[in-house]
Order: sequence, then C-alpha cells, then structure tokens
Amino acid sequence: MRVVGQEILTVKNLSKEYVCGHKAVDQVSLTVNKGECLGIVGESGSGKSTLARCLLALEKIDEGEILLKEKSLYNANKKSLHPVRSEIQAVFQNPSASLNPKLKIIDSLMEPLDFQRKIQPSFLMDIRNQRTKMAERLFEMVGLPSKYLSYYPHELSGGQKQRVIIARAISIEPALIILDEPTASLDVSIQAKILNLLKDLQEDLGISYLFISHDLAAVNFMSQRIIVMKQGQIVDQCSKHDLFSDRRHPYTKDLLHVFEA
Ligand SMILES: Nc1ncnc2c1ncn2[C@@H]1O[C@H](COP(=O)(O)OP(=O)(O)OP(=O)(O)O)[C@@H](O)[C@H]1O
Repeated sequence: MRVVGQEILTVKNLSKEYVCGHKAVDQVSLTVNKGECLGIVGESGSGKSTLARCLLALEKIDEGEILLKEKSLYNANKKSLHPVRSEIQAVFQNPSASLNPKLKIIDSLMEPLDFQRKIQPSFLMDIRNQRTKMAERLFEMVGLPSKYLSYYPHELSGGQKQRVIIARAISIEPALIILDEPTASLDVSIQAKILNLLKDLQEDLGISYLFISHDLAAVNFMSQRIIVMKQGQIVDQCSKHDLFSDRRHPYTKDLLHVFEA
C-alpha cells in the first residue's frame, strides 16, 4: 500500500557552478515524498541532468544540502558520503553505457546484491541466498524471459537492456530512483511500454521516483507533481492536475504549446 507524505528526498538551496563559471543549477529546493513521482521538465540546457548528477554525487555541489530520509547525504562542506547514498539508484538515457559489454547480463544485474550482502529486499526475502532464482524473479518483475540472463549486452535490444537496468535499479529496493530521460534513446513504440513498466513497479513497490525529461507528455503521464526548470532555476511547480491551469508561468505555457502541437 502507498504511504504518501513522508519526505524521502529533501534538497535545500542547491547550487552548482561549472569551472567555466556557468551556474547550471541555481538555488534549487525540492522534496520527493514516499511513493511519489516528482517530474522535472525543462528544455535542453536547463540544468536537469546536472541536478541529477549532484543528487548522485557524480558532481560536487557548491552550495546547499541534500537529505535522504532526513539524513544529510552530503552538503557543500562535507567530504564523505552518508551510507544512505546506496538507497538512491539511477536509470539513464543510454542503457548500453550502463552495462559492461564483457559481463553476462546476470552478472551486471546482480552486482548491487552481490556487493551488498546485508540488503534484504522484501520481494526477494524468501530466496536471498539463491542468486539465479533472485535474478529470475527480477527479470519476471520487468517482463524479461530468463534466457537472457546468460546473454551479453550486445545480444539484447535497447528496450531489453533498459529493462535490465530497471531490474538492477529496483533489486536493492531503494528509497529513490532517479530516472534521467529513461526512454529518450528508445524507439517510440518501446517508450510507452517502459513508462508503463516503471509506473507499475512504483505502484507495486512504493519506491519514489525523480523523473527527468524534456518531454512534458511523459512527465505528465508519470508524475503526481511537476517542477519546471529554466536556466538552472525552478520557475514553476504544480500538481499534475494544475498543469493546464491559467496560473502557470509563461514558460510552462510555452512548453505546453509544444506538447499540444
Ligand atoms: N561538464 C560541464 N562543464 C561545463 N558546462 C556544463 C557541463 N555539463 C553541462 N554544462 C552546461 O550546464 C547547463 C545545464 O546542462 P544540463 O545537461 O544539466 O541540462 P539539461 O537540462 O539536462 O539538458 P539536456 O536535456 O540537453 O541534457 C548547460 O548550459 C550545459 O551546457
């Protein structure tokens, strides 16, 4: 059952400036609640991916604080990451870049569970010591036949590889998954299937999502709340139901025009 309300991710006044002097994220504050999908939309260059990379500690932040389940993950002054960092997983645009071409799919899939033996996902509890069975169940959850477990990445299609990445992301039952343009590299016919899969998994597992896309239709489909970014700043935010309201920021209305065209 969904428990909505508890804050999973809290971002306070986060800023990131690249060495060239460009401020890609400027005083961004947001929250993601338990079981919620928060959508972030904005045109290319608005800072969405930089924000995602900051949340994943792939970029050092200049200002602000990031809390996961009320624990400070890292702030601009701290050097070390809190262990709760492992409760954030990510799915990026290009699944091929996230899979080691030399490893069989089962080995890439099971990497997080192989290395974090203490983690006991609720949906794998009864088979935690049976590696192949766990892999098969994860594949079942994302709609992949188990024969692909012994394949190599180049033998799978883009959509199949993205399903592997999603299975790996949910495998440790994280608190939050950051989805950064997860369907952008896929054929249009596959995109809706992947979005439906992500939505179903969220309903079943109660995981929170931060869904980043330039595609307002996809963001609107996935999210309960939507944040609009422009030039590194949040210029608008609303619930999904208020997206088409007259009160929206002119920039949001521009994005809506493209969406409706
Ligand atoms: N490593 C970098 N060094 C300098 N500037 C960068 C770097 N990465 C991104 N930028 C700049 O920061 C700004 C925000 O980029 P970012 O990739 O976060 O935007 P985005 O909204 O995710 O766009 P896209 O959808 O095209 O990826 C852009 O102007 C970009 O050129």
